[in-house]
Amino acid sequence: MYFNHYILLFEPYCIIIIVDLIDCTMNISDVEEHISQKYEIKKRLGKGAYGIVWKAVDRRSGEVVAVKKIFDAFRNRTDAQEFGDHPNIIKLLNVIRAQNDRDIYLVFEYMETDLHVVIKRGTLLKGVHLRYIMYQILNATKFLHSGNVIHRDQKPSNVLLDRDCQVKLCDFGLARSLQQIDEEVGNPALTEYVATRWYRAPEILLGSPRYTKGVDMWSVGCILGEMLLGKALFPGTSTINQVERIMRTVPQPTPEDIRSIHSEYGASVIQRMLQRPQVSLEELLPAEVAPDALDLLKQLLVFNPDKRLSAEQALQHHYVCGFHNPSREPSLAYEVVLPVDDHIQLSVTQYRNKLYEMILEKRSRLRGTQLNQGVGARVGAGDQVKQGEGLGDQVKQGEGLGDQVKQGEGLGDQVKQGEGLGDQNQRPPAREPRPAPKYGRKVFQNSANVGAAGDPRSKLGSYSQAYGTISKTGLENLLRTRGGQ
Ligand SMILES: Nc1ncnc2c1ncn2[C@@H]1O[C@H](COP(=O)(O)OP(=O)(O)OP(=O)(O)O)[C@@H](O)[C@H]1O
Repeated sequence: MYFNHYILLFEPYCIIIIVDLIDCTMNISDVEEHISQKYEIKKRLGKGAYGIVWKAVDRRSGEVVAVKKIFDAFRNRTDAQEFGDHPNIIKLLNVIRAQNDRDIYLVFEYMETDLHVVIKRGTLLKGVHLRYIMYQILNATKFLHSGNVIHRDQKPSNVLLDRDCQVKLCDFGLARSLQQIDEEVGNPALTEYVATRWYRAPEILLGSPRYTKGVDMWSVGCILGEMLLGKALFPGTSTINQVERIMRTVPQPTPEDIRSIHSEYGASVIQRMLQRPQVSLEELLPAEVAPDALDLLKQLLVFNPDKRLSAEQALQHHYVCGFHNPSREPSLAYEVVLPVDDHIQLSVTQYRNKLYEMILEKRSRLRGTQLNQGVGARVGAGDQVKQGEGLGDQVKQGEGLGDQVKQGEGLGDQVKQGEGLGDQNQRPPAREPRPAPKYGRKVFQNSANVGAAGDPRSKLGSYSQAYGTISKTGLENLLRTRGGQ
């Protein structure tokens, strides 16, 4: 009896353990032998829309790394773009192709946790941490924007953190240069890109063809709001609900603001939404939020993308002034463009070969870079950050706010204690699949994107959800059915 009871008592746990073991075995077996020969896989950290991430140890150097396997990398955009070296941007250490010629493994420096996990814990972040984290996000964003690159998917789970509150921005899966975005206009499957809904700028939700750096500044505002509130500021349940939540809270746009986003149907949607009761940011946030935090938030969460603070301007805001130091805020000295020329028509095989060439080239360059320890050689101003005292040093030197971050108030041990990155419970809804990248328009026509992005005609309510942008017909239907609500 006792034995039975024992089994019964532990049965659920046994099942969980068995399931975990199966899961673990399956996941580890996803790593091929040529990878596990180089990297000892420790545990799975999590799974994103296009791949799995493991914590691993480089068998040769002993360095702890994050190995990300991207499935069907040639169909889905990879994270392998290189943006130069910056202390707040995750470093790509290696790129290895899979034996099946379709997947690739990206090896990144390892970070202990991410901002989503830390916010969820609720008690870890003090005011000074928020300022320091915000400063670093802005610093990384300024760097990307200076090279005309838009990240397009900034959200707390893409802000990796360590115990010293050091930030590294990751997941550049959607990053594009402005030049490339210009070329994409006219290809709706690419233009109506998807990023996690809660952090998406209103102009994107409203189908604007205009992409500006303001898209990232909106997401950065949402991240700040989430840190201040302890949960997502605009947790929209659908694209339309997302717009509703935003319009309920941000100051009413002027007709000129609405015109500025060039959304065909934005004006009518917004007019209807403005009739609803307003809830200001002050009302949404706890009363104890610092006035300068609120002020920065209000200058980021502005409807008109041209009126949002730029990253460079935001770095001068009072909220982050304790950390601001222009000599440690490098810019890219060149414009980033993906190395595959879009105008050259390549077959799939040619494209793959080209990508392999790039990977091999990158590998040898990375090896050279590691040998020289000269990371950031291409970046110019980045060198100053590397050679001088990093931001962390400033924090260590007991300079005002930074001092508090160090004095036992860091995320420290709490980050260690099983606060694994893999915990994806209560994450924002997974990003809808990304549209396939533009390898060369003639090779992959629009129809090729449908499979990757889901059926664009699939509807949730009256709205097309496939690309996270309100469809015109869906909208017209809604306006008709809702009448004057
Ligand atoms: N360099 C890294 N070091 C440690 N953990 C990482 C690293 N890169 C990613 N992770 C973690 O691995 C998990 C999966 O990351 P991934 O970027 O694939 O997906 P995601 O950002 O959660 O979702 P999506 O890619 O769909 O937006 C996340 O928990 C993330 O924090």
